[in-house]
Amino acid sequence: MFEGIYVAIPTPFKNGSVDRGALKEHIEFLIENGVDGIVPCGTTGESATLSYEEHEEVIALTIEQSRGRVKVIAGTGSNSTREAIRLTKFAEEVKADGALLITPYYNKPNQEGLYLHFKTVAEAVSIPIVLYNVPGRTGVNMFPETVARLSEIDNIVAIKEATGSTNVATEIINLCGDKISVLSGDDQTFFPLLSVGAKGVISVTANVVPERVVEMYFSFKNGNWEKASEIHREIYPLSKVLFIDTNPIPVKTALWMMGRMEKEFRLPLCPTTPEKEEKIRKVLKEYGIIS
Ligand SMILES: O=C(O)C1=N[C@H](C(=O)O)C[C@H](O)C1
Repeated sequence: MFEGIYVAIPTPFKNGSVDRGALKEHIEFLIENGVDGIVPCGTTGESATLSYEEHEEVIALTIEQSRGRVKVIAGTGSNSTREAIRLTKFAEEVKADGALLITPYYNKPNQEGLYLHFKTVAEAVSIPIVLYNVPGRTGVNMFPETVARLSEIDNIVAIKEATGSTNVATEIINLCGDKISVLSGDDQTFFPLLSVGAKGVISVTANVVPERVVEMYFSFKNGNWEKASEIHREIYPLSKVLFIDTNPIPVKTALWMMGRMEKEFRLPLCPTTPEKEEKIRKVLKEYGIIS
């Protein structure tokens, strides 16, 4: 049910608060450029440092601004099952199309704990759930066999796969078939994962060049693989520079250079170094995104 280009959006801040105007304008920009959905309050949305109130504010505002034109998958994960249920229930109440739930971080559950965590959340709601496996951030890896067990639960419909491995994606697809859609959790692996059967991406790069990511996906879907591969290689250096520092620092810096939002972060995230900022500027200039 979730296919295509979903954009993990940063949360714009101004003087310490959520910049509602910049958030609305950024959502409009993405919708105008043909994306299929928006993902507020993911890692990119600095969900780790949003208060409960802000978390709810950003999700509700994204849904309100999208007005049914694109799908909204709200980040509602936590390393506490109770807290994840609370956030996911809120997303369901305000009619998000789906909820993105990261594997619990820091407390490092085993495979049975991961299974029980997602099963317990899924059974407490009826909203479609997207699992999120990103061992590089969480310190815990959910195995394809655990994903296969979870795919038997009706409202677990997709996984954002961010191990960066086509083998892992292939194993999940082989084990789960149509019960779950694999979405690439990383721009650089999007094209390779499409080739093994992934259905879309939760993208950071699409914040900056939504139309190119959309075109790459449609070229692939329409069987023009050469064109898709060409666009993949074209946007690769941009995707790379957007991870030159911890996400979302570079993408927020790029969007600031494009005049879309302030370059404001919540500690412990902070601005990148002047050298890295220059590299981001150089790449944006090379793409003709800024002059
Ligand atoms: O916010 C997200 O969702 C994403 N976060 C990832 C990360 O920072 O690890 C990157 C991904 O493409 C989207």
